[in-house]
Amino acid sequence: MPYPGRGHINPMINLCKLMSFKHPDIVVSLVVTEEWKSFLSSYILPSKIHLNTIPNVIPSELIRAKDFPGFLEAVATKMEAPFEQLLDRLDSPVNAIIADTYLDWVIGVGNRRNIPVASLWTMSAAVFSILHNFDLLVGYGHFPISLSERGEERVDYIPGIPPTRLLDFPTIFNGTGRQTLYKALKSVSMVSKAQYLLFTSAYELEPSVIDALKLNFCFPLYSLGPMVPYFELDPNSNLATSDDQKVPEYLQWLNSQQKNSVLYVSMGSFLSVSSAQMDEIVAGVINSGVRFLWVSRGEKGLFEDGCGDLGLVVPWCDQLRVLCHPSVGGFWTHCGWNSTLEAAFAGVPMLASPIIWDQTSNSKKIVEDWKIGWRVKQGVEGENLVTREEIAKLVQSFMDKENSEVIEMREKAKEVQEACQAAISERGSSDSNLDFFLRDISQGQAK
Ligand SMILES: O=c1ccn([C@@H]2O[C@H](COP(=O)(O)OP(=O)(O)O[C@H]3O[C@H](CO)[C@@H](O)[C@H](O)[C@H]3O)[C@@H](O)[C@H]2O)c(=O)[nH]1
Repeated sequence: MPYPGRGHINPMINLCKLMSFKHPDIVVSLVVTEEWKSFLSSYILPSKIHLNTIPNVIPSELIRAKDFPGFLEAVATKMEAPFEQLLDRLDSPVNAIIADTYLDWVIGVGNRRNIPVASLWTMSAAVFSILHNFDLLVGYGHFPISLSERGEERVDYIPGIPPTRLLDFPTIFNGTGRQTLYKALKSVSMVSKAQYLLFTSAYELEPSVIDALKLNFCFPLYSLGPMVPYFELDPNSNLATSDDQKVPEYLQWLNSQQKNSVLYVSMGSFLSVSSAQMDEIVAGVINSGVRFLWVSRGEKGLFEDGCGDLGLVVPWCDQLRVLCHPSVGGFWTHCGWNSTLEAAFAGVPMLASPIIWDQTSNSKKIVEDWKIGWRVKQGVEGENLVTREEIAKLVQSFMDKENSEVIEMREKAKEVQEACQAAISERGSSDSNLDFFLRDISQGQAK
């Protein structure tokens, strides 16, 4: 049962597919709303993954951004009854439920029915830990605070997390973000009543925070990532599930570009930056003279003057395939956790331009901890616009293959890529954790 949002459904589908590939006998029922079923119509799922639906009891995905608190309220209160009715209708008994951590009511359903629940956290383990240790922030006087006065102060007492500026904490700790904070804290605190905690991260990417968290729970924590669709990259692999033989135009375009020369730009699937800032970004990237592939969801008027001869603008692309293409040398990203994992897997350095929520913390991890990216903006989000001139200069240096800082960053990105490969390789940490998890749930082992 994924949370109804692209950044949550994608990793849940990847997990379902991996489970199915590992154990073809396991039947997986993936539960989405009718509306999400229609969005997923082009996905090809292995035959043992059944797409089950509940009615559209929540506001449409197409308008949810207009009233986000209302959307969250509906997700918290309207989905449980139809989910239970669906459980009653399923043909075979359920061994375990895997549910997004934000759908915390599923834990109550599982406990009432004596079905173990695995809570799937689709953000970084660090962000989980920050929420889990919220009381420490309050105790040390770091909540509530004014970011403009104290944003540069570093928090160094959250177990396993390197010293972090308050500016780099998830945005829900401040301003209007606080509307969401208490819901998130409740969901994270409910995890202690589940039977497993699953991460889409990999142990190698966040070892100290995962080790520290393990001491807080009396049940298994399994990191299974990077939970990105790497198993679909090789069209000849028996794990590939796409039957689309046609090479999309953007991949053909990438084929004709030089190695590491293209900047891939994508700002996520949901919330976007202000239109004034977007205008600066577009002009800055075009003026930089660097070749680019840009995913734009038709933001109004953005490319009405065209994008010059250097770039290609598409409404959607197969992101992991793009990031793994040898011509792509950089990724301008909003730092959604899936995009971050995909770039880490592909070994592509990032220009970090976080917008909201966990993206600020992910940006810190990319730039300071992994050292595989640069920040587009240093200060408080929303303060001043980054100008087109600043952006053009930044993009030029970031894509400059001769620049020694860039050379070093590319080497680091390769190391991170190797760590991801190690995690998913046979008997690697994530591969073994998935085996342990499947063994546990097939033996009905709850704790
Ligand atoms: O053209 C595109 C653009 C995006 N994607 C995919 O869409 C997903 C986007 O996920 P993510 O990068 O995590 O961004 P959001 O959709 O914005 O993710 C939401 O969910 C994430 C996981 O909880 C959070 O980290 C983010 O802050 C939150 O905005 C990724 O798998 C991308 O590969 C494509 O396949 N093609």
